[in-house]
Amino acid sequence: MDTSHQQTYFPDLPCFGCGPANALGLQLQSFVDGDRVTASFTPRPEHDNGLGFLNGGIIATVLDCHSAAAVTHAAHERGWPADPGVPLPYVTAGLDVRYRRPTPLRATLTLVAEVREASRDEITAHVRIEHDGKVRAEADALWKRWRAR
Ligand SMILES: CCCCCCCCCC(=O)SCCNC(=O)CCNC(=O)[C@H](O)C(C)(C)COP(=O)(O)OP(=O)(O)OC[C@H]1O[C@@H](n2cnc3c(N)ncnc32)[C@H](O)[C@@H]1OP(=O)(O)O
Repeated sequence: MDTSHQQTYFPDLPCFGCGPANALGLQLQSFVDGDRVTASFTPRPEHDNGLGFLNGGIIATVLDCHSAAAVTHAAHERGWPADPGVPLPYVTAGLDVRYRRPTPLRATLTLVAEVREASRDEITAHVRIEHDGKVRAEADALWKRWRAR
């Protein structure tokens, strides 16, 4: 299998959702696939929402972090690297999550993200979780440039 976007570009990142360097994190791994970025995510039993489905906060986390892969890939393609001295070029400024259907806890889920608009200062992306051919949750994500202060 190819190396994930996170392992390739952010191997030392401690982000809870997608950092390869966070042993207790979700360690989401995303892969560029043409104009889309895809990932598989298998929840852990402790990610339960109390009803036997996936917890909404975990859903938001994986949507956020998977959109990050699409955004940082787009930035990389366009030659917009992180500013000197900061680990990431962009940060989430908004995440409008819609929980469309219960998201299974005991299944491997598919994530798909696509960049919608990109400028050096702001990038927007759409990201969704699918299972059994149905969208379970989706979000519009707004990412803004992260500047060293
Ligand atoms: C593929 C793997 C890639 C890895 C992806 C990692 C995924 C991480 C996903 C996340 O979880 S991100 C976490 C959620 N997002 C945030 O915490 C962002 C919080 N919001 C902000 O920092 C700012 O609103 C933002 C940088 C998005 C936009 O700021 P602006 O530059 O447009 O506005 P402004 O300059 O007015 O700054 C707003 C406030 O943020 C503060 N701020 C901005 N940049 C900062 C900075 N670099 N350090 C400290 N504070 C900062 C700034 O001082 C100010 O605070 P005060 O009003 O109290 O002065």
